[in-house]
Amino acid sequence: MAGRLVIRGLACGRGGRLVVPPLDLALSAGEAVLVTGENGAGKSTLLRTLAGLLPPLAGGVRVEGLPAADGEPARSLADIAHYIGHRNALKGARRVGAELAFWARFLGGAGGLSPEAALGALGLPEGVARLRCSDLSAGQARRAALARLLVAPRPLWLLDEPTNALDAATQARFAALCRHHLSSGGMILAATHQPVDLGPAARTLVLEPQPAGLALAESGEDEGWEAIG
Ligand SMILES: Nc1ncnc2c1ncn2[C@@H]1O[C@H](COP(=O)(O)OP(=O)(O)OP(=O)(O)O)[C@@H](O)[C@H]1O
Repeated sequence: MAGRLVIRGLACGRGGRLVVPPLDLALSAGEAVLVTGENGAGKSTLLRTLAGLLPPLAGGVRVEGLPAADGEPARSLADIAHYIGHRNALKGARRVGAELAFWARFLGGAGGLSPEAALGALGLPEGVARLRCSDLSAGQARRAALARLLVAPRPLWLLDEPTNALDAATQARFAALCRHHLSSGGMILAATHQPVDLGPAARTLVLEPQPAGLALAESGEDEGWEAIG
């Protein structure tokens, strides 16, 4: 994988209020950014905006030199990103293996691991694939959600508190998977309160909470930037 993600003047809001003031950030193949900041600083808001779940207040993102799952040049983050939010997005009534197979089909692309292999990479024994998602422990469910990253290869991982509920050994295992993703040319933007060792290619972005009622100054320089989503 090669390519670049360029975020320019991206401002994010919640409930009509500015939460993340205009932000410039470039991420090249093999690089990671750890987004930190106190509770309420806007980490989830930034990731949800990048994932296309919230409309940006201003600015945008350009994807350069990356193919979408169908091999065509990617035009938006939706073509190249995985998003793992606070919630695991696992259908309770479905078996874990079937759920991961669904995500592999839904996200498309070739070259992903089988559900069993992906679960194994997160340290879950083979039998877990046959359990219903609703029967998993909190840490098992988080691992199953993270296994999505491996069944459908995508260059950009947007991760919101990915190691929540994981035991120490699994946190280290997941950090190693992240470093492998980066060394294969992937990119990671991860919000976290816990230290995650993503290696030397990781930078830190600290978000500061914004005062309530802050307005966004107009820049009028958004031409040529792709809409997010
Ligand atoms: N649905 C919502 N409607 C209105 N405001 C919201 C909503 N969700 C979050 N906010 C506000 O947006 C701001 C940023 O919240 P966000 O969840 O992005 O912070 P965070 O940095 O991820 O916090 P944490 O570390 O607690 O997960 C907070 O002030 C919060 O109150």
